[in-house]
Amino acid sequence: MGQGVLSAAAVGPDFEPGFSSRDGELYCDAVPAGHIAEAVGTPAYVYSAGVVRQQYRRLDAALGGVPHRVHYSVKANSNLAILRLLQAEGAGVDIVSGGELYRAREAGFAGRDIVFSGVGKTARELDEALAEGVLFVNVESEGELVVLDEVARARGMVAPVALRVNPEVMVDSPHHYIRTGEKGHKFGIPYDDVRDAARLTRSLPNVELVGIDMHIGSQLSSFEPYADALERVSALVTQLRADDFDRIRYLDVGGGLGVVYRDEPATDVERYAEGVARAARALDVTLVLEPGRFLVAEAGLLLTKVLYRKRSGGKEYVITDAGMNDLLRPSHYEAFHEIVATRPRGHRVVADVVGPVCESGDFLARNRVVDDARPGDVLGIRTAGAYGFVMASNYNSRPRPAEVLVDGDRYAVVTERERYEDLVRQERAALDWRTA
Ligand SMILES: Cc1ncc(COP(=O)(O)O)c(C=O)c1O
Ligand SMILES: N[C@@H](CCCC[NH3+])C(=O)O
Repeated sequence: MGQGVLSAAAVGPDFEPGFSSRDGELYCDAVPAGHIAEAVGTPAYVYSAGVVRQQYRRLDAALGGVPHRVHYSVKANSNLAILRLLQAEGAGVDIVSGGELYRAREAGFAGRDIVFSGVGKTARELDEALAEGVLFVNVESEGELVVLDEVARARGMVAPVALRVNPEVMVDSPHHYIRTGEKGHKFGIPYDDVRDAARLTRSLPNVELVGIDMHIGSQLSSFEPYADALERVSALVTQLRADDFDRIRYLDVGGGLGVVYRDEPATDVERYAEGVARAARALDVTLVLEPGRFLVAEAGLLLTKVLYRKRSGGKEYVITDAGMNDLLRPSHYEAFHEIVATRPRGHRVVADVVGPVCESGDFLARNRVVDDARPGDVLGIRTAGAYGFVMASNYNSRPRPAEVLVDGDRYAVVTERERYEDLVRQERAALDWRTA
């Protein structure tokens, strides 16, 4: 790691990767979380490299019996250090924008290790992806097929395409914002229209149908929605082959594997792997996965300092220096994130844990039994490795937090905390007035 590595008190080699409590103190791997808060400041995201590796290896091993590729979904946590770590493990990536393509390239991913998803890709983004030589583009509409064909023609190449199917099944994600495979959703091509879209590829000389794709939702806690979707998508592949689409060789089943935030059942990785592998084997295709949350959520913790305590209307408030701009999930999805003290006081209270942002919807937890933390105490918001920092904003002109990677008994700042100057860097004081 070299540059940027700060030294921490090592506590010996016998630790498990991840977050654990020892001697009244919260650790990430072998590094006390409180030490990181003091050295780096708060709010700060902390990631355990070991947990990311463990999750990746577990999933990859479970799929051992079938030709497969695990393409990490960059949107979940796009930090270059996380991307490099997964690249070193042998992962590919699933990207949804030119910006994510840029990150993937910076992290060292080759074009063939990239699949390009997303419902609204621009011609420029498609061109950048083709220039990079991506494995395939997950196309979500006939309009996109036409644009991709034009872009590929201008480049003198044939674009490899997977059609993203909306299998139109019932999805059990905890919030409707993160379901994507039900009838009427904006994502994918409606099930009954996929054969027409496939036929269209025939009349477009610069695209070739090489795969079928689905992504039905996020934070799924059972295999049933996958099973329903796989059945429908498999029937479609069989039908398309009967229609003479004989170059279909990839089945991309998207992401969606859930993690435990509170009391959800943990993903049964073996059951999932067996189910998707069976579908791939029956179709004689290479299986492609796009897990995001599963690989990184549990590896992350958001450290935040308690600023104040107060009571209002009989309610107890713990006011922290992290808010909805740092971690949006609680206010956006009413998502539950466990909150632990890095050095618990032992006594607990029922409180709302809220941030400094000028919105009543700025909360990290409501009516929660939490440590009776006092100003200056440091709390950790658990399971914050996915859709945490990536959804952070500068609302209220708040600089975005630092990110720290822990690996065993050492840690490194992988993203510097933003500074006030960063907030106005793109803004112009001297205005360059133009007229139409
Ligand atoms: C196309 C696509 N693939 C993969 C993912 C990753 O999902 P998850 O983080 O639930 O694994 C998403 C996000 O839901 C997505 O939109
Ligand atoms: N941002 C969502 C997941 C969205 C998945 C993107 N397709 C979350 O935090 O749960």
